[in-house]
Amino acid sequence: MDKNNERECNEDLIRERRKCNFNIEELTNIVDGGKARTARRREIQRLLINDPEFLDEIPQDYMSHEDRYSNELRKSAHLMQKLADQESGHDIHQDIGALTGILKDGNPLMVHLSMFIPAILGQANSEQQEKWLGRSLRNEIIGTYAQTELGHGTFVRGLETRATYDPTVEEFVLHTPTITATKWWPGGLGKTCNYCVVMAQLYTQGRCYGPHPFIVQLRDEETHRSLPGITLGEIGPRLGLNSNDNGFLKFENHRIPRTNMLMKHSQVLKDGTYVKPLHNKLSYGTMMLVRVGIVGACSRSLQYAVTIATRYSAVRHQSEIVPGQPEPQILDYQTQQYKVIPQIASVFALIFSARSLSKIQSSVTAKLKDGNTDLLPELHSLSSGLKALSSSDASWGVEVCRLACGGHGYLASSNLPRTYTGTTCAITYEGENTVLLLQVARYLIKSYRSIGKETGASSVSYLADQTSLASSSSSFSNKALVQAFKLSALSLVAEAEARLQKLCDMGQEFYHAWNYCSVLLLKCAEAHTRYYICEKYEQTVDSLKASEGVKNVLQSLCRLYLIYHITLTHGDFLKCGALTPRNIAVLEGEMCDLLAVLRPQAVSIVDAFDIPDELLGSTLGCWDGNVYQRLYDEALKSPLNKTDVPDAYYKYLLPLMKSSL
Ligand SMILES: CCCCCCCCCC/C=C\CCCCCCCCCC(=O)SCCNC(=O)CCNC(=O)[C@H](O)C(C)(C)COP(=O)(O)OP(=O)(O)OC[C@H]1O[C@@H](n2cnc3c(N)ncnc32)[C@H](O)[C@@H]1OP(=O)(O)O
Ligand SMILES: Cc1cc2nc3c(=O)[nH]c(=O)nc-3n(C[C@H](O)[C@H](O)[C@H](O)COP(=O)(O)OP(=O)(O)OC[C@H]3O[C@@H](n4cnc5c(N)ncnc54)[C@H](O)[C@@H]3O)c2cc1C
Repeated sequence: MDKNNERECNEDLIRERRKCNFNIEELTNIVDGGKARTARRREIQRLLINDPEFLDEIPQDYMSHEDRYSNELRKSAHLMQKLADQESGHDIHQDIGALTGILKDGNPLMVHLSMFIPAILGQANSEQQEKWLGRSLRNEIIGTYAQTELGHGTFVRGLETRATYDPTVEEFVLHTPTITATKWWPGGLGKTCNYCVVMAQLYTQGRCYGPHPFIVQLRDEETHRSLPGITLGEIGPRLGLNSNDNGFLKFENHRIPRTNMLMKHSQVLKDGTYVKPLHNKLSYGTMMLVRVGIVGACSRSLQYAVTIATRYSAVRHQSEIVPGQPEPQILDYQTQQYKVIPQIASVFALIFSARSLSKIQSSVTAKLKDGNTDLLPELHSLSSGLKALSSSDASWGVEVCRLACGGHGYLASSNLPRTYTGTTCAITYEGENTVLLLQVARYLIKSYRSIGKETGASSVSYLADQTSLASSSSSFSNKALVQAFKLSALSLVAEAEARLQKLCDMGQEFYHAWNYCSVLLLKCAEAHTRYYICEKYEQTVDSLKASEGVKNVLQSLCRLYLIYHITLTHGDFLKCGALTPRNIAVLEGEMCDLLAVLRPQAVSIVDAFDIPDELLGSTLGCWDGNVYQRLYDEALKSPLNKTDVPDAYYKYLLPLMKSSL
């Protein structure tokens, strides 16, 4: 679609775009992380969208379960081949964001890329990397990450799969002792992978040392048949991601060489001696890495949904604001603005915190190379909190966008249902959100109790700052609002700690007291993580070197985000005295003003996300706004429309209708 050709465009969208008061390209560069990254993303996307191999013969929703898998595998394999063929040597992990939308409903190689390769990088020693990394990067072997079992997903220490070392032949014996020990869920495990990283309880010299990673060949490299001692299959249809062939796996005393235990952090020597790691959670490193990646992935899902909802809201007319006047664009309703525009603001919040988290991750990884694990707990807490809030915010945001599109948002062709199912899974996988937030709370309480001791952990240093905020002011800068988030988090942590202590003083065991306070602890973790997001948002926008137009837009979005979240949890701000009821009322009024300020820019801001129509895949969200014709054309693709009278009529309806005669 030629974006300069207004003649092909819906008139409302033309008018919206004429209101733009900032440089769209500049904002696109900020979203991508710089001009060079924008250019690179566009180059990759051009390469993909001009390739007919990525087209589906029929819409995916009309395909059988098997065809859907096969079609996505075809496209995934083509994608890997294509990127490997590029002379510039694209790094698929760096460029993963550019690929969003090209593969639909998950893809069978997703966990190979996002977990199997990272597990080899993070858990294998240099000889092991020599053996498996190149092969997996070249896709000569395809793997997954098999940790979760039928009986245990969250509680990794409770895994039942055993890897028992046999020093006589220097092998591990992998065994699934019970039905609940069956590996269950790993993406690509069902039919695609021939290797996997298995997390199993390590037994050596008669002792259990807890879950450790092992690399295991599952299928013959020539025939792709599953190897003796291994039972494999797919677990059946899911809410979404149905081309991902999530699988099950059982071992029957299956033997692997000792050297298949991934030994970067801990080792089992030939005689069976266990050598422990620098930190006993280093074997959880793959999960932590992916949690960081999920924050960025969630921001991309939300960009897709909000682009669709915003453009549609500009094109759609309904009802009346002024009696007797023409039907307004639904984006003119304040309630519609309240649905859509905070989601735009949320996209930037997630982008900026994902970047900040990535930086922290890089510096922790660098320190780990020197044997320093001091900041691992902080990274675990931050990555857990941000994975949890980004996935729940994005899932809720996508659902709000779907609701904002009324009935048409319920149609598969809007691409909102699939965007939702492809986002909400992140609430559960890679650590269920409640569980991860309780890990954050554990870190907060521990940090609060160690105030005064130097830990070097900057994200919790505020817990030592007991100075309260003057709450009488009626005008709050963004910085002051961020301070209010800080006070709210701090006071929730203090309250939870006091409650825990009181219960313990009354004679309760700590773990019972913990469970008894866990709703409050969850709130602490959410407030702490929200404060982190708000602080990064404010700091990033404040320090941004940008033109006035772009800066103004981002400042308004940041302020909207701060106020929106204050109003959602205003009780916490009132309770701790960070804000008064009067302050909240003033902020609520200001939020409506901000919606009005941002409303004329909304279409241009989502245009800056720069998502090509071919990847957006939505009848409602296309650049040209030609919504109704697209909806009609898509409807005609329904197989039921192949005939005027379907066979089922003669089989079932006709007999029913005639039975009473
Ligand atoms: C070229 C390659 C480049 C590489 C780039 C890769 C980029 C990847 C990008 C990806 C992008 C997008 C991804 C989108 C697709 C993703 C697809 C993913 C599919 C889903 C896969 C899965 O779901 S895999 C399975 C995941 N499972 C889980 O997450 C299980 C959750 N449970 C746990 O993590 C743990 O059980 C627990 C943390 C909840 C508890 O653990 P445990 O019982 O062992 O803990 P304890 O109670 O004994 O102790 C708690 C103490 O341990 C500390 N702790 C816990 N975890 C860690 C950690 N990871 N690091 C550091 N410390 C940790 C915790 O703080 C406690 O400490 P103390 O309080 O001091 O005791
Ligand atoms: C789409 C998808 C893809 C997946 N891909 C993979 C994969 O590739 N590899 C892999 O190994 N796994 C994978 N998984 C599994 C996933 O990691 C687990 O489902 C996830 O970790 C949650 O574990 P669970 O299913 O055991 O939930 P449960 O832990 O049984 O959770 C059920 C409920 O119990 C609560 N709960 C559990 N423990 C606690 C606690 N300590 N405190 C308070 N509440 C608690 C939870 O909050 C939740 O409400 C995938 C899952 C999905 C949905």
